[in-house]
Amino acid sequence: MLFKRWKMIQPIEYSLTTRVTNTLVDYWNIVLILLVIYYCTVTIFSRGLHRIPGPFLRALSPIPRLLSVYKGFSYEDDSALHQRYGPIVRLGPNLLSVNSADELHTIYGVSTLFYKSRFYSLAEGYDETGLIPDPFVMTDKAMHSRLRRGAANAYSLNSMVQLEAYVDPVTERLIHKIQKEYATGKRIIDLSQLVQQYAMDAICALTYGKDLNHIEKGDYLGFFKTSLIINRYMGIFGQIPWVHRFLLGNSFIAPFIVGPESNEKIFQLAKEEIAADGLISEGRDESLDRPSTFLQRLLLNQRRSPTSINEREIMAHCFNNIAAGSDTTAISIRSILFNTLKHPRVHQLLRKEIREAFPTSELESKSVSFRRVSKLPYLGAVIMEGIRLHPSVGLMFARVVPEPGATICGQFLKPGVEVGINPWLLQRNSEVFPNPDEFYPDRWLPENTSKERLILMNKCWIPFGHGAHTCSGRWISWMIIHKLVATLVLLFDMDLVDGGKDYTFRNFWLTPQRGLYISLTSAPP
Ligand code: HEM
Repeated sequence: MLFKRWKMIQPIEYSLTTRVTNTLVDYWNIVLILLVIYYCTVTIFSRGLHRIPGPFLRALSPIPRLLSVYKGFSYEDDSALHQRYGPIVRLGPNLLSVNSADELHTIYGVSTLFYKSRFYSLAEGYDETGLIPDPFVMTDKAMHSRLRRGAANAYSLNSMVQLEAYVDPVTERLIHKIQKEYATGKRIIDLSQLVQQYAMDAICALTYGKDLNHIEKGDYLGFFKTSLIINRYMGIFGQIPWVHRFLLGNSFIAPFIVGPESNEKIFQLAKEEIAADGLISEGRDESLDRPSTFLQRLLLNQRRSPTSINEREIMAHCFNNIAAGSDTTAISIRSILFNTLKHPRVHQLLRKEIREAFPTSELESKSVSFRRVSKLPYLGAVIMEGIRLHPSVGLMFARVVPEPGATICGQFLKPGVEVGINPWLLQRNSEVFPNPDEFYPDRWLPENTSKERLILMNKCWIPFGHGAHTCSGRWISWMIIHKLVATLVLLFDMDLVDGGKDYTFRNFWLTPQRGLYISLTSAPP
């Protein structure tokens, strides 16, 4: 009976399928148009984002945003979009840019539940045990807090006194190299490379107590080359993060993109130092004579509270210092030096302040102390302004709206929407910084700006991020930047070659510059 019925139905169903297929084939063009209309409607109206202003094409596809980043000047496009559309703009189908200090707390506040977007998954690293613990990419709030707590004292301002001792020999090495080149008649120096080598060696030295001497050997491990590739990769493919698993996220493909593993050498350094640090296992304490490296400080934390941090986390923190700290610090130093040399009045005032504070006759070493330079007001203003005009990170710090949604710039955003603030926009917001494109350090001095405005300016100065994920290493870079800028201005008479015409940069995730050529007109013997 059943069999008979099936026999009867089958020809009917068969003919129905055939007819539908034939109709689709005959009217393929109409079908295509309907599919496109469906895609556009769903994309434009997804999560109610059709209410957010922005160019039509940006709402349709991530491609226009990807092309803008690919060109390397996306901050200019974003800035023009904000000027046209206001403080909140739709940059992609599910990506909003905000240019308002009022929303900093909502998006990044320690107590809010916004979490990092898939963009950050491009920075994830894996080893044989699995995901390497890195607070930068961590979305699990409890794990993130644990990681930060476990290393908080090593990153604190108080620690800088100890860590500084490891930076001094690196500074001396750099000065010695410049002097040596000057003595042999070389008057033009590419500071862009030297500054990067310096930042890398300084951070390596304070982390492990040893460095890889990039100042003398150059990029012999290919680390800088790799970081340029990763920077560009993160910027471009971070706009379509789902492709990551087919590229760098794929262990088979990755070596073809970044080449052989140069990070291995840095992990090796950590292993050697952990093994060699007998002093710590013998019960050395913070109060003892020798300064602690960053690594020693973490090992000490572990000894005191074994469950607070494990060896894998210690290794990861140390490696993260190198990965997160060297390029970013170098970018800031380049901008500060370039802008200072480009503005003779600023250069003169800065030189006067530093040279009066450190008469050469009293100089014991070639490196100035952080405690003393951090008290120089004009140097502080020049550093703030150099970093304001050229923050190291060039894209927004993207976050995802959590349940049950949030109101930003007067618009209710549903959970899952990606939103963020780009320091390149907020730090050039003309309502906060009059003549925002001008390098004018004096604006940071209390005698030139009201207290209220200074508070607002400081709030909008976000090169190190804001809130729960604020840069852990900000004091480390603060110390390195102060020491190097002051030492160079103190010891050398410098000028930009051809007014700095070769100085350029591209804006991907980071904004590394090249072509910072300086001519030396005098150098100490
Ligand atoms: C001028 C130099 C530096 C700049 C401009 C900078 C900038 C930033 C920014 C913007 C973030 C947050 C990104 C986000 O919220 O999406 C960040 C996070 C981080 N930075 Fe830095 N950084 C600098 C130097 C350093 C140094 C020297 C170190 C280590 C020695 C370091 C270690 C870290 C770590 C570990 C994080 C992750 C923090 C977290 O998510 O909890 N950074 N940095």
